[in-house]
Amino acid sequence: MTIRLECADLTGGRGSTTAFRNVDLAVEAGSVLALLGPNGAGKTTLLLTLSGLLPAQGGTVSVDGARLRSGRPTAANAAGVVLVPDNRCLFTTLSVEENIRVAAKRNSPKPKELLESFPALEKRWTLPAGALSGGEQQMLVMARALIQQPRVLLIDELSMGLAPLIVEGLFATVSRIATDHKCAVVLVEQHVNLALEVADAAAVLNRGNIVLRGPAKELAAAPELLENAYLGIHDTEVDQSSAVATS
Ligand SMILES: Nc1ncnc2c1ncn2[C@@H]1O[C@H](COP(=O)(O)OP(=O)(O)OP(=O)(O)O)[C@@H](O)[C@H]1O
Repeated sequence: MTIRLECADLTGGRGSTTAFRNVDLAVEAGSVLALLGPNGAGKTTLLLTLSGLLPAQGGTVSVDGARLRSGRPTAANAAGVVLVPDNRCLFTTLSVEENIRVAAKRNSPKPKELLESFPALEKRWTLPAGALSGGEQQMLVMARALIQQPRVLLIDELSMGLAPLIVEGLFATVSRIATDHKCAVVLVEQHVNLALEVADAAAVLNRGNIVLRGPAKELAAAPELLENAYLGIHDTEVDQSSAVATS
């Protein structure tokens, strides 16, 4: 399996403020890395930096071995990096189809083809996005990402404000997308247990530092380690080799 997304010694923040430092991550094609951590840990800032929307303060980001230029979101997107932001950013007065269509690229599939992954959107196809339920809106957000044929999918708190049952369904779709499209997925999530169920590996960010990482199954079986990582009690590495998220 190939390492699809890699960052090395990555440091970033806003302006001269640093939000995360010296982050090394590697995510294989077809695998999901859960990026966990308390509020304000730097998770969103890290995703924005990986997607080029914020310039890095140091270190590198590579997709399939090719280094991305820091702070260039268009170039990152052309290299296959797609960000699913936590605030959905839908055009609420445009229809479901139109919201998907505006994100299409030259070689994208037809919008209707996405119904295979998101069948629940079929009944809503011509409705304005603003009329959808929260869960349906998140499906639409994922469909809009998928039409861009991502190689790297950066997902920020897909579950925000949704019932756990809905989140489970969405995460199952995320897992299928990773496998079927050979995507490297980074999933920022507050629902720790649900995220560990869908992920292959996980890393916990606390105050800008990766304080714990390992295979998702091993972390799910070690709640005390996770708790300590969230509380910032000590730095831990379940398994050094698992800095790589493998499917
Ligand atoms: N627009 C902004 N301008 C300046 N600083 C910001 C901005 N947004 C976030 N920060 C700061 O950057 C740091 C990291 O925040 P970030 O949003 O990346 O954390 P997070 O782990 O995603 O938290 P949450 O789970 O609450 O979204 C925090 O100290 C936060 O206050």
